[in-house]
Amino acid sequence: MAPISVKRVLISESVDPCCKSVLQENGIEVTEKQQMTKEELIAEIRNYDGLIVRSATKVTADVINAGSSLKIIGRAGTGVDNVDVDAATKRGIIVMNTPSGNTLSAAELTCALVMSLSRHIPQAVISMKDGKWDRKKFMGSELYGKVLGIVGLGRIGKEVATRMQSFGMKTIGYDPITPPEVSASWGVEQMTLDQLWPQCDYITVHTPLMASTTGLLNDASFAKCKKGVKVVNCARGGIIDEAALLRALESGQCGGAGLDVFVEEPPRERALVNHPNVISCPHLGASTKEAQARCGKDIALQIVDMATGKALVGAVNAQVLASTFSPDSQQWIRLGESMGKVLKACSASTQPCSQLHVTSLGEALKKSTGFLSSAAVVGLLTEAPHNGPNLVNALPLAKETGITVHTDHKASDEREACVMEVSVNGSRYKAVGSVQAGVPVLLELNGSVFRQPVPLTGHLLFFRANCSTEFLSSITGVLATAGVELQSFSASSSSSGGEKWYCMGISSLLGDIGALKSLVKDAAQLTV
Ligand SMILES: NC(=O)C1=CN([C@@H]2O[C@H](COP(=O)(O)OP(=O)(O)OC[C@H]3O[C@@H](n4cnc5c(N)ncnc54)[C@H](O)[C@@H]3O)[C@@H](O)[C@H]2O)C=CC1
Ligand SMILES: O=C(O)C(=O)COP(=O)(O)O
Repeated sequence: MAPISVKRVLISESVDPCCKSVLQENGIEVTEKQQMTKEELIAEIRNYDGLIVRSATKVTADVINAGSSLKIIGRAGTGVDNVDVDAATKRGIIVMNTPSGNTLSAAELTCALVMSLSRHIPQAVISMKDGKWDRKKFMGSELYGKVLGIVGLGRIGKEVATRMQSFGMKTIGYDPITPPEVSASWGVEQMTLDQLWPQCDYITVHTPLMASTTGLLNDASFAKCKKGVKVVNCARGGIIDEAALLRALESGQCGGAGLDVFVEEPPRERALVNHPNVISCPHLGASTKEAQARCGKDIALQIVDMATGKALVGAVNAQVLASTFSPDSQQWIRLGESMGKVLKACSASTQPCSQLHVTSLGEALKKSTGFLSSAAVVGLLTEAPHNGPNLVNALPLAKETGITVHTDHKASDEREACVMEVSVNGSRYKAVGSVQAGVPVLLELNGSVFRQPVPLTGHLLFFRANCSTEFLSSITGVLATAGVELQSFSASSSSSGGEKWYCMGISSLLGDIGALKSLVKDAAQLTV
């Protein structure tokens, strides 16, 4: 992966001081500004390459679009629902989190809420502080032998399961991705939600907040539960529908709720918090010294690794970059971008690109097809009226521009020979290239094979013409008049009709290519 320059980072929430230290030790300037209003953040963000947040900063599209230099949004924690990831991707900004730093703390708080619900500990504490000694009111029930339903069997769900099993709870669960045999290996039997609801004495949710998990526990699901079921939400407000929960608490269908998170934080609507059977915390799942130290350090190290091109860890929206770490991937990325630019320049006089087909050939490129096609899109869109196409936003930008991208991989005829083919609008415009001795080269253009591979570097002039010596002297004349030096010259073998494609390396781009267009066909110049 190429280094991504990150010089100034804004930390907008209380993040462990080790985060700032690690960034500063690596030459990154850090500013900490907490509790900014949205307007203040929008005004401030333009000065930074990086932003580090926890859950309270709402990184909306407005904020992202105001970050004209922004390259990285780092979430010192797990959930990225407070970041508009789609808006960041469109702008080519990497979003990363530290998904395992606070797992244990969130799991421990969940277990503490389950235990508190079973023995009414918070209510008993308040009553003691009130000077009472009420032993009858707080009769509890054992967790031993009870059924805990865990919805979302990822990192936190798993840690909750193994901890609550030590109390003798039976753990059942549901997760659309974690295979049942995997969860069975840590003691959780999976089943459908409809099978799960009626069996549970306690239910805890551990999914991200997404459209498909919003209101996962609602009026209909509460109705399927055992009367008096107790629920815990230490994941995100809204996974348990708050209005449905209040109705279930009031009817007794729900016997108690442990809530660490709310749809609005802090919640202005206090009915749930004030309900006698609700125990709640102000989003404390990750608030331990250990979790904060891990998340703060992890996000800083991840940003440093990204900035130095060493590794890309924790990115939630830049999957294509993950496969760009092989030593020569940078040259292949340059090749893809250059071929995109060549095809764009050579097809400029015809219809705009609506279809791009990228094929990689050769075993060593098998895992590179994804980033090669993104690189070709970057080359194709570089002059487009977009903010810096890059490997992160290439495919969304292609979609937005009306370009359909197809990719495939073929085994190469010659062992070891790796080649990339890019064609635009069917195979009307097609380039074939490779990397030779570390240099991206063009081998073929629109069916004409170059006699020598053309190094794709510097300023290049492409055109098509019939083979004759006079036109070459006319062209060198045009270049000389414009004060442009001819630095290299390549010709393809003749195609049908005796025409050849030519590529000249030139010292600078011509101010006006009009004179050349009257001498040759498809004259195009570009810088790669
Ligand atoms: N209260 C707090 O301070 C904290 C809250 N969290 C929240 O906890 C959530 C879970 O964290 P992790 O376990 O680390 O994430 P994870 O990504 O390891 O696990 C989430 C699991 O949810 C599953 N899932 C997705 N859709 C589902 C659905 N419709 N039904 C059931 N399962 C579904 C996924 O397949 C995945 O296995 C985070 O997204 C975050 O919002 C995380 C840390 C601290
Ligand atoms: O990591 C998460 O998803 C959390 O919810 C923790 O949020 P926080 O970093 O404590 O604001």
